[in-house]
Amino acid sequence: MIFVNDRATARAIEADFLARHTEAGDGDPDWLMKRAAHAVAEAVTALVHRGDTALVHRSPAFSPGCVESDDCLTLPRVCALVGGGDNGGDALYALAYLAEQGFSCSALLLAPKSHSRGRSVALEAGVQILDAYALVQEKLADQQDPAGGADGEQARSKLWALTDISNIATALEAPIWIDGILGIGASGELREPTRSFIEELVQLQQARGVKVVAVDVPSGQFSDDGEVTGPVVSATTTVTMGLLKTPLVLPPSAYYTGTLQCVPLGFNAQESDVRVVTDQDVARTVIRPDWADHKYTRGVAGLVVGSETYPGAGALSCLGASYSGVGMVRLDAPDQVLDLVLTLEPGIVGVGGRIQAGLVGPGMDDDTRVNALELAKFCVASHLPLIVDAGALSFVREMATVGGLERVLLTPHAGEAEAMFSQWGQKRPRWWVEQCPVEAARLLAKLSGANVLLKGASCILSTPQGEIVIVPRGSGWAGVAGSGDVLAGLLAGFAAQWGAKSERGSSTTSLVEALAAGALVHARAGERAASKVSVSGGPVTAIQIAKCVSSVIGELLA
Ligand SMILES: NC(=O)C1=CN([C@@H]2O[C@H](COP(=O)(O)OP(=O)(O)OC[C@H]3O[C@@H](n4cnc5c(N)ncnc54)[C@H](O)[C@@H]3O)[C@@H](O)[C@H]2O)[C@@H](O)CC1
Repeated sequence: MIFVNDRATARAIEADFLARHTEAGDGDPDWLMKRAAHAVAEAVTALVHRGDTALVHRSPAFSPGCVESDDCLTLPRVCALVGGGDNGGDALYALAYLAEQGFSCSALLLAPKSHSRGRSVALEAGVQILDAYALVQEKLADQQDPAGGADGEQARSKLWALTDISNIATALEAPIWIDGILGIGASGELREPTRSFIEELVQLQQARGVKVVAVDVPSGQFSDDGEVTGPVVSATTTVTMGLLKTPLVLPPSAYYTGTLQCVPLGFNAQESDVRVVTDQDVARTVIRPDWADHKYTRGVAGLVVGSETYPGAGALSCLGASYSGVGMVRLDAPDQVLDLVLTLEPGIVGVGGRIQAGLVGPGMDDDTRVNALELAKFCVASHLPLIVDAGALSFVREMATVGGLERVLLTPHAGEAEAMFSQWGQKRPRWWVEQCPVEAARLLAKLSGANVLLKGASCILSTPQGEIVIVPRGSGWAGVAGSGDVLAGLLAGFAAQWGAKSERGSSTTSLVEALAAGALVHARAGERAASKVSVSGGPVTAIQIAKCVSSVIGELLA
């Protein structure tokens, strides 16, 4: 697990680190900034090397011995958007490095002041510096003064248009931008003219498909809880400094991050209640069988899934559980479901017996509800881990009558979360859950007393105490019918392995960490299934995702 800090904490950690390492830069106050800037410049060159559209220019810098010819074009132009803080300083130094490599670079200064040493170094390296803020102010002064008051303010914001000024418009034609407008020093609502600048730049970027390397965090208006409340620049790559910040990993602001790279700068995040699950957590959870292991020591998952109405959901959950690494999957389901399951995976057992974790909900109908509730109550009363999905989310309060739900995981998507809130008399519409998923997951976990995995592009796991684990986003192609059934089965498999390890005292993870690891495997399996279709991904079905689970786990254990 990796700890993640809010922006103010991250800023304090950086400042403290710098204060304690004053000698490190041999008197250069910008030594750390220069390291950060190097990483940003490398991210830009990586975009070029990747051969992204419109960037496939070659130059002597990349083809040693190559001379100027028709085959050997110039490197793409890079434009940095430079704010008034150190984030803008990073961008200016990064441009200087790129200019030294042969890139033609422009810096648009978007605030009344900018990092003076970074600016001088960039200028010396041949970067074109455009004081966009001053140019826009000059343009404004030339215009007739608009009326005062709120209307006047609105009229002024239109006049702040950057692209009205021809040399700024030309600089913005660059196919790659570096976003250094705002870093972790930004707070509160965006002030003008920064807000207008960002709004215009976002529109331009989307219309032209500009690739953006964001410095530390994409610029815009979002909260530390991931809520997006204003315009935000959408990065292709975000190069973050030293440690992960919450808006980079918490959805929906995390969706503006693009590929996230964290540059080690010598300091780490401090312990916090937000963490990100990693590949190592998968390796710590899955039982790697040795000579003494057999099917019972590797965990047994008990499933009440599928019905005559929904046989497929049951089958997909069984496959998810079977491929998770457990020793055995027991299934209680109508004959029609059992027959289907056995044709897909004959190893599944249709007889009851000892289990280490349970799953109820996928494919449940009115006829299977009684058995599902019985298994759920058995798990709760016996303190066994239990996954509660789909239809079974409706009887959470009933389950709670037999015991505490601290070993229960509820797995709603936003629509199911809305329905669940009403069980506690709370009106929380789906749009709110989607807009504030972290708050929604925390609240639902607190109300229910169970752990909650709120499903979305990135899944958010909250404990009743409000601790959050983020499961990084997988492939969008994995959002298909049945994918959630596979996930539920996989989670039951991971819970059973955690249960088996705990019984023999060898578990090194908490149940929550084990469950988050299961969700990570599902995200990875979705990516793998999509990448088998084509290198850039393609349509997949739930069974294809399930079939990738084994190989994903195998590789993470290697
Ligand atoms: N402190 C350090 O040692 C290091 C800092 N680094 C960089 O420095 C950044 C932090 O620098 P700063 O603390 O200068 O902060 P920022 O660069 O994030 O921004 C501060 C600027 O934004 C403006 N601003 C703040 N809130 C605003 C709002 N709501 N609307 C409009 N403008 C607003 C301020 O007036 C100020 O000009 C990091 O994100 C990172 O990029 C890196 O160079 C690594 C080393």
